[in-house]
Amino acid sequence: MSPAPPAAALEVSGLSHSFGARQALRDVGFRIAPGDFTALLGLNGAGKTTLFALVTRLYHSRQGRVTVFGHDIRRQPSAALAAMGVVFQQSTLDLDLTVRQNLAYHASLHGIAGSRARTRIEEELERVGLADRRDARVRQLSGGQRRRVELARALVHDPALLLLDEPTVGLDIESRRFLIEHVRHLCRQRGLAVLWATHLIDEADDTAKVIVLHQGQVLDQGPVPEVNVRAGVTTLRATFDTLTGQRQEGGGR
Ligand SMILES: Nc1ncnc2c1ncn2[C@@H]1O[C@H](COP(=O)(O)OP(=O)(O)OP(=O)(O)O)[C@@H](O)[C@H]1O
Repeated sequence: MSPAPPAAALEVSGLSHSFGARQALRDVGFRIAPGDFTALLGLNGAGKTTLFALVTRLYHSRQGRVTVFGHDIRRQPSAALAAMGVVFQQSTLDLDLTVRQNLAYHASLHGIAGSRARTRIEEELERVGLADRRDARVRQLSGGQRRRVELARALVHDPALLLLDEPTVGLDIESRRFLIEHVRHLCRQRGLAVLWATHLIDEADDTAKVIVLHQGQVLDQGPVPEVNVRAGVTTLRATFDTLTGQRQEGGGR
């Protein structure tokens, strides 16, 4: 008999959410395995941020289920939240605190203090190339550096699942490339599971998995080559356009 499959890093099933009469998510389901890099692709208003709010327990889901490494977000929120790191679309750094203070505050919320906190903070700042800016106030950093601080902060408690909502918005090409390559590297090296929400289709290459979310519904999901075959086209952009009924206008997205 083969052993039971390991728990998914993130499993979402039957998830729906409405704001009054507006249905933002409809019966959304997917599974992310440890080590997977999964791009959640959707245009503005697709429901990406709403999905993040439900998975991170900012909103309560009335319909559906979310589990993180087998922990139900409703029944075992502490265990589920301890296993995830999040980079929200809007920065939540305190601009008047130093880089290190921002990370230390986050570490203490996760019960990490003293020398353990100092070590973890130093390790993560080293990893994103910002150890020499540890005592700078966040206000003094560029947009790209702030994003890197947010990434380091999200990983300081060593989660095995990382969620990022439109992490490259507003960044220049170099900062964007750094962020994508760094996160992809963490998937390969640490087995980190990643859900990367974006409207930029080129942020998912052929080795990624994708979830195409449109008007609150998952239109298709899986490894990029497989969703392309199902859509009957050869590129992810063409797949996205075919599924969502968008006209191809080149560039832009
Ligand atoms: N607080 C809210 N009250 C009412 N409607 C909302 C609220 N938040 C989101 N919506 C609506 O829910 C739908 C999904 O929005 P959501 O922000 O989740 O999409 P998104 O894919 O994250 O888009 P964007 O990339 O623009 O942030 C949209 O129709 C939006 O107008």
